Amino acid sequence: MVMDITFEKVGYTYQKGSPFESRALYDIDFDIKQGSYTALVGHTGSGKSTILRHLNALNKPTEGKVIIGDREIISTTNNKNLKGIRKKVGIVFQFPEAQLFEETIAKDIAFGPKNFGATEEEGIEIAKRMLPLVGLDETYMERSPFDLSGGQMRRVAIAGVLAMEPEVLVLDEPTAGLDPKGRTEMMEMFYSLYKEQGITIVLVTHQMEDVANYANHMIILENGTVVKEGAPREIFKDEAWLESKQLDVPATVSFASRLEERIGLQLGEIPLTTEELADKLVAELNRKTAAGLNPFEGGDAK
Ligand SMILES: Nc1ncnc2c1ncn2[C@@H]1O[C@H](COP(=O)(O)OP(=O)(O)OP(=O)(O)O)[C@@H](O)[C@H]1O
Repeated sequence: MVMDITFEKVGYTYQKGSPFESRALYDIDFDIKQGSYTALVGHTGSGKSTILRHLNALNKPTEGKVIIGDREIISTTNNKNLKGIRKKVGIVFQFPEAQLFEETIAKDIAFGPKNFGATEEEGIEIAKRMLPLVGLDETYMERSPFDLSGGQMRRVAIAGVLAMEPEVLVLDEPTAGLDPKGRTEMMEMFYSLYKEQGITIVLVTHQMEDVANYANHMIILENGTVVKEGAPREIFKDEAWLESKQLDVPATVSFASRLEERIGLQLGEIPLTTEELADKLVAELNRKTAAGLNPFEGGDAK
């Protein structure tokens, strides 16, 4: 079964029907394809967390429908029988390390599978398999999660979500509060889960650099609506639009366009990563030099 997630005209109102009702989502349409790496971006209050809770039916749309694999969720869908969805779509909420509670790391990781009927031995096997996926080894099994650094605790919590063997992994600002090295390591870890395990990733983030480096699909929200959806390379082309929405432009993109502006370098498709930028820059400088042109002068001047 294909595990795409589709939103069709989804609206959501908190505390609907009460005097405190507040509308969070309007008419949302989008598609998250199996095997994609989607970034969900928008300013605070734009509706990212509300959408995220629809991705595994923790919230049901008050209007429209959410299709998760072969299941359709509408406002009246019964809460029973949603367990299968929760298993297939794993959500790592913000600061997931706060949810650790068992006395050993192995027990914490095996908690979910045991709830779903795994035996003690199966739980141990699962924990052993999950640790390397999050960059830890077997020596952690019997240790207390509370003796670890914040970043390591977060890895254990993520291993607990992975232990359910989700097909889709939803990450709500997973690098918040980590130092720069920890952030990069964690982002690389998710990227290898996507590349090597084939897990679909949905990343909620404020970091455009992470979108440029890792995502291949992007959804931008504003005041509860989708204002743009598509490939990051296409969306980042329009710097003026991003600036008008007070969204950051990734450093590689703005550096490439400054080079084009100042010395007329033609870098073609916008570069998303520093490697891509370096490759394009070297190729263009070589081209101009080989043609006997001054690489530091505008256009194709000699
Ligand atoms: N439990 C709630 N009850 C009522 N309104 C809520 C509730 N949770 C969120 N909202 C409202 O819904 C809208 C969307 O909030 P949401 O948390 O989805 O935004 P967000 O993009 O995730 O923001 P952030 O980046 O700050 O996490 C906001 O106007 C918010 O005030």
